[in-house]
Amino acid sequence: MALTAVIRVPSRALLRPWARLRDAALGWIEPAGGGGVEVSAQRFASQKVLVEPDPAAGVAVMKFKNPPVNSLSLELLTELVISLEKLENDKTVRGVVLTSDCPGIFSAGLDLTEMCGRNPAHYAEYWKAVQEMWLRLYLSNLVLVAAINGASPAGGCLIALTCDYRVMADNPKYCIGLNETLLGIVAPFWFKDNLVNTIGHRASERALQLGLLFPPTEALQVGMVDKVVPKDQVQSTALSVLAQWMAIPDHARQLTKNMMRKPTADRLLKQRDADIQNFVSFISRDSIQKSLQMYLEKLKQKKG
Ligand SMILES: CCCCC/C=C/CCC/C=C/CC(=O)SCCNC(=O)CCNC(=O)[C@H](O)C(C)(C)COP(=O)(O)OP(=O)(O)OC[C@H]1O[C@@H](n2cnc3c(N)ncnc32)[C@H](O)[C@@H]1OP(=O)(O)O
Repeated sequence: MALTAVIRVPSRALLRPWARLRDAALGWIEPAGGGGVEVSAQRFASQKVLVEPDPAAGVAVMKFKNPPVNSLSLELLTELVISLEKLENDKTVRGVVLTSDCPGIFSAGLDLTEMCGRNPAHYAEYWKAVQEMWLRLYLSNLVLVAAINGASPAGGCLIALTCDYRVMADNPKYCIGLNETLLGIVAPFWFKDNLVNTIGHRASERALQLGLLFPPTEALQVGMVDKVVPKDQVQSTALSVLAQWMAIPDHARQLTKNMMRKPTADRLLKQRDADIQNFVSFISRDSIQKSLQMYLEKLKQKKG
């Protein structure tokens, strides 16, 4: 990956403690005596989220890299939020393409191993990170375009739904949807709200109850994605769409986006703690743990 942009990062001594943790997560190193440090964009490439900035175009490509299936582990979620925050603060970037570095998979959704056989404190921490990811993406001031270059179930679909536009590869093996009911779990209300805002109430009701996973042409028909193109054109198409959206003055577009999305985000913001408590008590139930274990087993057996 050839990256040349230079990013100015303030001295760690001036940053709050969480920022030091962030630096460590992103692998930024400050030289001894440091009074601020220039890091190349290559350093910006953290382990699970790769960011390729193109300052001349005012865009960046963010690639999820958590093989084999880009499951949304706590680590990936943390890196995603940090990387997004950094891009939001970078005046040279106005739009981002979200895509995957794992062949054939956009994201397998929430990491089932984070929701199985752990303790309530872990479930609470994990759910807070999932909420944070959604809120940051959904309310982002940047233009976000999803380049869906593989399967995108559940949480993977949610990430795509937070974007302003979705381009999907035309491979019929790639499916997208909120399939939670197939796992014996329930899509949280804010997943549902995001879907309803995208495809409407009736289509959402059907898709959510049946846990439908749509192949690309059906996803296009129902409005879950906006464009279907051959796989090798997904990223270039997403970049072209980004350029079209970026032709609109930022302030007007951002205020409009906020006007459309804030009420939905506010529903979660008003009850974040209660939502975490709901999740923890739901996911801790024996019956739910059994369903998830069985689902994981089925995934593993599929291979053998
Ligand atoms: C009433 C009030 C309710 C309140 C709130 C309650 C809420 C609960 C809601 C929680 C919301 C959850 C949303 C989610 O995102 S749940 C996750 C759903 N994801 C899926 O169903 C996808 C499962 N995976 C697949 O279908 C396939 O893996 C695939 C993505 C299509 C890729 O297929 P393939 O390439 O054939 O790869 P494998 O299937 O062989 O998988 C390789 C490897 O990865 C493991 N794995 C797959 N998915 C996950 C995952 N999501 N998390 C963790 N691990 C995963 C799989 O087990 C294999 O592992 P091994 O190599 O060890 O066998």
